[in-house]
Amino acid sequence: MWLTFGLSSLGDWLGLLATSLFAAGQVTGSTAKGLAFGGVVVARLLPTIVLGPLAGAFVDRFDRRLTMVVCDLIRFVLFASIPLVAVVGSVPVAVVWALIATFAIEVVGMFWNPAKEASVPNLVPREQLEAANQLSLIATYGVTPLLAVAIGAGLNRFLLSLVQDDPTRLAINPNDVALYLNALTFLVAALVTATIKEISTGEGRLRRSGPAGVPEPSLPTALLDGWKYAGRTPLVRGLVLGILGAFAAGGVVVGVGQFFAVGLGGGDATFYLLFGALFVGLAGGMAFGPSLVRGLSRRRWFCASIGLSGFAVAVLPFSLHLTMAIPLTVLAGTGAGMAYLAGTTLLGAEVPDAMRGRVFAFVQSTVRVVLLLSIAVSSLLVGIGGGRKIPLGAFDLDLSAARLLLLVSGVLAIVASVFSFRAMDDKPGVPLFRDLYSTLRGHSLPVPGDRSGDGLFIVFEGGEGAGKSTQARALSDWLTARGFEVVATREPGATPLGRQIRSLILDHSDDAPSARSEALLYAADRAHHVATVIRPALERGAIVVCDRYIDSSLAYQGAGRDLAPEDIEWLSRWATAELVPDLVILLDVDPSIGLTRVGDRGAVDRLEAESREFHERVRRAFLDRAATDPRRYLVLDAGSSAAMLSDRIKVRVAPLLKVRPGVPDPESADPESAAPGAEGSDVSMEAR
Ligand SMILES: Nc1ncnc2c1ncn2[C@@H]1O[C@H](COP(=O)(O)OP(=O)(O)OP(=O)(O)O)[C@@H](O)[C@H]1O
Ligand SMILES: Cc1cn([C@H]2C[C@H](O)[C@@H](COP(=O)(O)O)O2)c(=O)[nH]c1=O
Repeated sequence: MWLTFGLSSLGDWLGLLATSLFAAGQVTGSTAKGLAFGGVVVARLLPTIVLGPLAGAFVDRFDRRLTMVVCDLIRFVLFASIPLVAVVGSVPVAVVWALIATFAIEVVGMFWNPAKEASVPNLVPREQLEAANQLSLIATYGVTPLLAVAIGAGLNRFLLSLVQDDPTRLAINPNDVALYLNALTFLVAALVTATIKEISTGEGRLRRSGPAGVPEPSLPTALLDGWKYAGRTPLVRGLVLGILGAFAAGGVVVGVGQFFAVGLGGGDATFYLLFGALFVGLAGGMAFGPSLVRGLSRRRWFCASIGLSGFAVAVLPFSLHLTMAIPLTVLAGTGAGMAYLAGTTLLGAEVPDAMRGRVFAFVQSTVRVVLLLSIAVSSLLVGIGGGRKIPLGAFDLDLSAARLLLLVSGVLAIVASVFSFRAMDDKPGVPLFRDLYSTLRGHSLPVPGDRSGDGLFIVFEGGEGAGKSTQARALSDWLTARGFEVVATREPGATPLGRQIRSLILDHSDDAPSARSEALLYAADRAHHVATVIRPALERGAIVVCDRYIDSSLAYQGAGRDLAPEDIEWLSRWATAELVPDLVILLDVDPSIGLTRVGDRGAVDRLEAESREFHERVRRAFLDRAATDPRRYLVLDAGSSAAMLSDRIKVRVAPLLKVRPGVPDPESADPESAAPGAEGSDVSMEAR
């Protein structure tokens, strides 16, 4: 599948190079060659502006697989027709046809691209979307352009070698061969795409067979809906703004690159070096960015990447020498590559399928327009602006319009990143730079609960029969004995409403809830529990000790039931209005031990009766979750004795307790509670 998409991308790049060279090759004189070459490039960009948005609305309404297959077939015919027309027609006809065909190819690409982008999220599980986008973007912007150049040059060399390097003896022009080869890539892509049935799925197609009597919106209405959606959704607004800012800055770098290279004392070779550095950074950002930032919120990563790119572009004009300009250019490319990957993944994951085609088309077309404009305007301004040199000892500082433009565009990209951040940040209250620093060291900072009052929220988590109730009771008794107000509670079923929900979920019944309704029922119980029991208690300053919370949903519904963990996390965050525990005590137990303990207790409920594999997945998910934030988790081996576990827990909880008037200091009051040698530890795995 990725090979097919890559093949179409290769066709795209090879096609642009081959057609531009073909058009330039048909005429003589540098002005005519330049016009023919430039004409092809303009012909490739023009349809985007006119047709891009319409194509998105089309893609959301029609079968995406069919759209992609038809597009590839049309491109096959068009590319093959370019050299064929040259064989039968005159030179002007061949050039005009090359322009018309190129225009038509771009129009077709306008439909293929959003169809592909909108299909990817339906083809891979959500958690693999980023990796899939990574592969696709590296193929599109890293491998295939280079491959296109290599194939073009290699073909030329190969054909010339057949005629002892005498071009006049060539029976066929190498560019013609490249075009035929290119046409073939589209034919193969069409045939393979036709076999990938999953591309057709998605709400866009399902909607057509949706509720009877609901009329389908017309194309203009669908288009308008797409724009309205982009305008009123903060995430999409932030993404579009950020992407445009980054591309505008990138356009300026390209537009002023040649003048900047001259300012650095170089020439064309310096320009190519800078250009190459930008692409090295781009590919590096896409390839290594995700493993660098790991757990960082993807929204924050996106904004920070644009900020990084803007910063590098803003500092670039202060380069005195190429050795300084190259690393900065790589950095600018790295930021842009990471931003593009994060932006594409966010759009794929968070924009509903029915809207995705339009949103992708909207982003792609505005990006192209902004890129084109920024290249054109900056190269014009830099030509008009000129510059002068200021002697600085060993170096001359070139104070030119090129440097000024770089500075301005870098600053603009930083401003765009700030606006994007404001529009889409999903961790309000958590300082960005601290979060970044913490993430680079291994774990991102948790979102603090919106808490008034100074209570303490402690949660026990773990598999069946791990001993959560036993330990929660022991801790509550210990705290109560020390004069604290303790609210001992549990999920599901701590409230009258919750008890009804608990029986709906856990009782054996012929009408057992489906995975999604089960997740919603747990979330409903939690929302009510937090609103009516936990939050009021915390506001009073009480200590809440809760048997199970959000992590149970992530482990049982996310890993056990195989629902997307991001969905469960979002649902839980929404249900609790972001209330995060101060401490999570995870009692880790082998499911066979826990389930035996539970079985000894009597009849098992619906979830306890799930398979051994289910409970193994649950256990792993709990441990994975704890590993992301070791400071907030205490992981204990629940195979140890209850008394030993209890001691460990007291040692961990004691430093969190606030000394109140009339309440004995918990750290000094109960010497028998503290296990020797374990005080104050931030340990992530104890009692093993
Ligand atoms: N550390 C321990 N070692 C051995 N048995 C234990 C230990 N802790 C608890 N038990 C026993 O295991 C059984 C289950 O304990 P408990 O109800 O506390 O577990 P739980 O994790 O709350 O179970 P559930 O998943 O059903 O909520 C009880 O019979 C309890 O006495
Ligand atoms: C909160 C929560 C719980 N579960 C599961 C886990 C257990 O099998 C039961 C609760 O039983 P317990 O004896 O009270 O521990 O429900 C879940 O699947 N998802 C959740 O969010």
